[in-house]
Amino acid sequence: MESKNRDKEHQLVEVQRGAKLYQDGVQHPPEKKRKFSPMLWDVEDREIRISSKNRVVSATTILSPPMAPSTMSSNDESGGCVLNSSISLDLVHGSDFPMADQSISLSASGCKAQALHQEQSEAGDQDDSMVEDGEFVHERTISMSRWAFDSDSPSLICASDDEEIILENRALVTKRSSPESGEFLPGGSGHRTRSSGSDEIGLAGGASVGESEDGDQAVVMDGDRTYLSDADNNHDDTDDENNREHQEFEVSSLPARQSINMLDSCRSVFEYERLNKINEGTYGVVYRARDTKTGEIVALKKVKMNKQDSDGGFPLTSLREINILLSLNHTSVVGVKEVVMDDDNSIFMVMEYMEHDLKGLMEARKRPFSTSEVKCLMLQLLEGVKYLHDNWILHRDLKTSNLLFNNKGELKICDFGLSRQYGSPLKPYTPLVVTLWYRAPELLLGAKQYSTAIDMWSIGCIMAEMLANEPLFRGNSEVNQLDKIFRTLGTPSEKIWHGFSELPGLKANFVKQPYNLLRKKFPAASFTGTTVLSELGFDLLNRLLTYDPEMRITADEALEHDWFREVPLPTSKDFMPTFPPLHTVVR
Ligand SMILES: Nc1ncnc2c1ncn2[C@@H]1O[C@H](COP(=O)(O)OP(=O)(O)OP(=O)(O)O)[C@@H](O)[C@H]1O
Repeated sequence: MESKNRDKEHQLVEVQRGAKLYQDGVQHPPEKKRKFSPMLWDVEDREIRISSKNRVVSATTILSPPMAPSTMSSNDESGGCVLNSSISLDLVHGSDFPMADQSISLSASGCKAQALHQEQSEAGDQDDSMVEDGEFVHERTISMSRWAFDSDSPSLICASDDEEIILENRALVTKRSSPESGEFLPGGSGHRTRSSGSDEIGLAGGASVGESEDGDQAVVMDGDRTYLSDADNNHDDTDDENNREHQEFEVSSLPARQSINMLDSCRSVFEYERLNKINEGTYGVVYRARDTKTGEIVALKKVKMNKQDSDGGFPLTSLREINILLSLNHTSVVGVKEVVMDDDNSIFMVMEYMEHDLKGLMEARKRPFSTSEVKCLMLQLLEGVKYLHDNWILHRDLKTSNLLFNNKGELKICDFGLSRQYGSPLKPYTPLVVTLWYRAPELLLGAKQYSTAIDMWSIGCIMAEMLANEPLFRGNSEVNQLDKIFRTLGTPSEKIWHGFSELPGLKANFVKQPYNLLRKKFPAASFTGTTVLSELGFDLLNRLLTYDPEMRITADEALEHDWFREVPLPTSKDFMPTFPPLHTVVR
């Protein structure tokens, strides 16, 4: 312990605007509102591949720094995992409250899973100790989720209260400490009380061989084997047998009773009558459906599997989305009721149904929302984002099509496929996947760190779009997006954006435009029908669209902005206009 502390002192190399940055990549958040990613090493997410026999709910891997203290066990010191990975494997079992989260550290010769104690991180204890049976019975809160695991965040990884998995020495052993609690035996069913409606849930990553977001390696739990494998789209898995061999972990000693057979506890999608397709996004098709038992209308999001793989790949984005959405509970975040499967092991998220998304609504309406309506929508959006940020989650893909709206005047954030806990690495967005229009300039310029401020920039773009009924910056490439931003807000400089001149993406010859012309788009008064915006409204918009992420307004601060207190006051949800649903055509 002492030597670890000494190491840490040695590794402290930089103090960046109040945040301590360690060579091992751990950045300790500064004492300020803006929350930065505490990890800066080249982390890569890994696909988890799980066979239908091993019905594990979800898994994500985070390439850890050498000796990442929160996950490495003493046995791992011998060389670490082949990938130097720590794997957090979450088993959502149907209990009344907790998720059973297990952290698995892989080493070259095997892997070890340890349920980690919440207080372990609170106490700053770097020593991983095995969890005693039945030691943890925590109420599930977002802070207990594995999504929160930095020093400011209250916990490392939620401990399982009833099950501990150890993958070690080429064998998987599952210890159960209290099988009664949240029983997750094959064929069993679990319950979850988070949402109304159907409360039965069993979440699993079914037959799952998939592509990682990076298109590289994957963890495969295939029947009696667990191995790391290449999941690159362009690779045939069979080509990688050689690679796989030395990374393979036999898990044949897994007792049948103890297998992580969770999909069996999923309800069937046939409990729902599919009504019509609502939309199709990058990661899944969304249907409107009716619960045949309760008659409740829901949205079913079918998780797209990796088509190139006959086993069906379970995209990491979907695992992440399911995991995050199941952890969240806020009126401005879309609720997930349960996860269901069909006969082909396709997985569907059952969500509360929302009649509209803001993009579709604005296109259909043809005229902007009133200022009062925008205020109502902005308040809900900011509340939701504040909740996410308070709980160490960056959405990273806020845009009008990811903001749902129902006929109760409620706005809810959806699509958490690109969300990250703060501890995640910066990974450039894939232009083909994520629309550029809402992307913060620091991301466009390749900043190596980012923070909650990226979501706030997106909110600025959304606010402008709601006021004007058209997107603010419609770029068609990263450079073109930056060009559009600079032409409107002025080309930034080191003077207004500390660190700007060091950004890696600054090579391009950008337009030199010295003035902020945003007011022209949103004047205080207009005789031509242009959207008007008061001084206070413009101030908020400007603060959201501030170049320097450090100076950009936070969700907390935005909620306190005086614009929301000046007339016209925000419309109450009850008085928000309702619109006929666009997608109610029955089959
Ligand atoms: N709960 C819901 N109720 C009604 N419609 C929904 C719901 N969830 C999603 N949708 C619709 O489906 C669309 C796509 O959903 P979502 O964004 O979750 O999928 P995606 O594949 O992640 O999309 P993207 O390509 O934006 O990443 C949304 O824009 C919305 O129109």
